[in-house]
Amino acid sequence: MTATIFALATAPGRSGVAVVRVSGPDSAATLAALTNRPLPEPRRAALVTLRDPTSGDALDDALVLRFTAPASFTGEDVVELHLHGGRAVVAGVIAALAARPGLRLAEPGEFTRRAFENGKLDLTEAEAVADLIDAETTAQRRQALRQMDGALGRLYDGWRDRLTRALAHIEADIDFAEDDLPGGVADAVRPVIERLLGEITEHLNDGGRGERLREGLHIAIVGAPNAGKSSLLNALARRDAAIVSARAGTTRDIIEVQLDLGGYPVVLADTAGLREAAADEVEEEGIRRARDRAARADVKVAVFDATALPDLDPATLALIDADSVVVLNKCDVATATPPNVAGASPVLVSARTGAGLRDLEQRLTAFSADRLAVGSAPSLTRARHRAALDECRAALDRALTAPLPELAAEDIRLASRALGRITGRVDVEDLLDIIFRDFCIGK
Ligand SMILES: Nc1nc2c(ncn2[C@@H]2O[C@H](COP(=O)(O)OP(=O)(O)OP(=O)(O)O)[C@@H](O)[C@H]2O)c(=O)[nH]1
Ligand SMILES: [K+]
Ligand SMILES: [Mg+2]
Repeated sequence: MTATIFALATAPGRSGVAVVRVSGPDSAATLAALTNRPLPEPRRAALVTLRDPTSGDALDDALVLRFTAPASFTGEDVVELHLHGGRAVVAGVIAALAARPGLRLAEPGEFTRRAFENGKLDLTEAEAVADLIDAETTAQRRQALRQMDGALGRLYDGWRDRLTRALAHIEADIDFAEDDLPGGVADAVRPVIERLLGEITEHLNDGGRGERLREGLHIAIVGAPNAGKSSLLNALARRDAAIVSARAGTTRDIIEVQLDLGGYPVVLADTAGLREAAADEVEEEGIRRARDRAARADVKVAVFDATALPDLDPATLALIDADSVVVLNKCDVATATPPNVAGASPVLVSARTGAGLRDLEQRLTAFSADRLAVGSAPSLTRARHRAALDECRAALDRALTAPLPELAAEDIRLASRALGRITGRVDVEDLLDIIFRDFCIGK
């Protein structure tokens, strides 16, 4: 029999309200035992005294709610205990629940996993629950809500339906053809597969925006020692994240801060100043990491010291490309400024006074919007989706050139399975542990 599970659904620690969720066949009986009175009506909040069923000790005056299967988040009988969020209250209720036979603490993501297993959510929707909980910016929240609403799952299910119909067509041909079958995929099915291939390819060629929106755009600050990179990071983060000093070669490790630029999540990295003659092997390693981060960043902020003009650090100049924003720092003390650097018009800033920071933030926000904004069509959000779509596309490519209709049919079946794995319609047992492991307990 299915175990009844329970967990604190809200963040641990002191809080105004803490919610403990119970799901499974013993939920209602457990509520009755804790309240020692008739069950409240489903979906109607009731204020009750909760007592430890064994000792009779009062645990809390709590607001309780119950849901009956299948009309609940998990699809099972569910009870929610809205407690006063004191540590002793929560600990007392958890202990009372743990003492009941048949009840156990939920594993990470187990509530959502049960919702999936009971058909309340497809896998993309379950993943979106995790994304919504992790969402830190407006754009992330929007994407997660849309996926949770089923937009991505519907797209893949729609594609799968088309493949099922194409398959039926081919199978009918195989069954009913007199003696000489035309070779390969039937003429009527070919355009269907070609159109679908086009749509999948377009969906995949989105520059990874859905995945990046989950993870954040990576921006690296690069430049010569003492150009003011760390000062700039601190100014953009509005806190003292990195050490600033007049000594060249201060920063060695990569220092990361998270920013919200116009609703887009950004991971901004400060790096060691680039120079030939590093003071020691530690700085040398720092410079290696700086170059590595610059190469992997989505966007580079190339910082030059405006007081050193007309000299422009050649190592920094060499890193500037189309994905770079050129910054001239220390404009509070600099006198001359060039109209452009490496073909780009620089943003003049002073990390010290804050002058020009708004301009720089606007440039970076524009980059973020360009790389992360998702259009009206839903975007894939995980490498898992991409891998399955690649597999689907390869199978459809094979189907188009298959020498026999039977082989084309088999490839279409494989393509359809690949799509079905994304939403969890087919053989995903092995995937579930991996997907739900990323959840926290209580979700
Ligand atoms: N006047 C002026 N000084 C600045 C400005 N930004 C940084 N500085 C000074 O420049 C020096 C170097 O600043 P950092 O932020 O440590 O420079 P960095 O590029 O991180 O240096 P490394 O980590 O050594 O590569 C410090 O003395 C800062 O106070 C600015 O906008 N105006
Ligand atoms: K420095
Ligand atoms: Mg620094």
